[in-house]
Amino acid sequence: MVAQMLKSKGGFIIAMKNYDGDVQSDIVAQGFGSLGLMTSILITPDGKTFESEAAHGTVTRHFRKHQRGEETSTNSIASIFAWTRAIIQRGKLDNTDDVIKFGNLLEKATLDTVQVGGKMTKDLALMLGKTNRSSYVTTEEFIDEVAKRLQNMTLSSNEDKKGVCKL
Ligand SMILES: NC(=O)C1=CN([C@@H]2O[C@H](COP(=O)(O)OP(=O)(O)OC[C@H]3O[C@@H](n4cnc5c(N)ncnc54)[C@H](OP(=O)(O)O)[C@@H]3O)[C@@H](O)[C@H]2O)C=CC1
Ligand SMILES: O=C(O)CCC(=O)C(=O)O
Repeated sequence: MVAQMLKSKGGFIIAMKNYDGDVQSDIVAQGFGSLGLMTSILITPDGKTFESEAAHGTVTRHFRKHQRGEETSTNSIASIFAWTRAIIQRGKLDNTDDVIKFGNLLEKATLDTVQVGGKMTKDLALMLGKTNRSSYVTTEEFIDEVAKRLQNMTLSSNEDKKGVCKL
């Protein structure tokens, strides 16, 4: 079943028991690039109770490197999306459009950092066959790049709003 999931382009849902879902989703995430790309969401049928988290663990091996003062390659995309999905859900529950827009903007800033800016952590660079040190950024550098992009997007969206007000 995992092999089929890895070969396919998705578009289906599989119900699994806890252990199977845990192990198989990790394999699929790694098969598509990195555990650092997978966010997990739990939602009750009434949509009111919601939990989102990065599906990977505490990445202890990287934390030990950080403690030794070495640079780390932890990809924060899954954690960022855990936050954005929670922020967007909060916005939906409260009917606060600006909160939803902020969540969407941060997701776009994160994806654009990789897809447009070509900035990525080592896990993704290796997947592209790039091994040179210059082809990837550290955990902190990646977050800085996302923050910069988000700030630029927020500024230009505020400019747009000003334009609308002037009209
Ligand atoms: N959802 C949960 O609550 C989970 C909790 N855990 C807990 O986390 C702790 C550590 O577990 P462990 O087995 O090391 O599993 P982890 O998922 O924390 O890490 C396993 C390996 O996967 C790669 N990896 C995971 N996340 C990322 C990321 N964001 N960016 C880049 N690479 C990543 C790293 O590989 P490499 O070292 O090759 O770079 C890492 O060493 C344990 O206490 C475990 O019980 C584990 C899994 C899920
Ligand atoms: O502790 C583990 O190894 C797995 C835990 C896990 O994946 C989870 O809590 O979702």
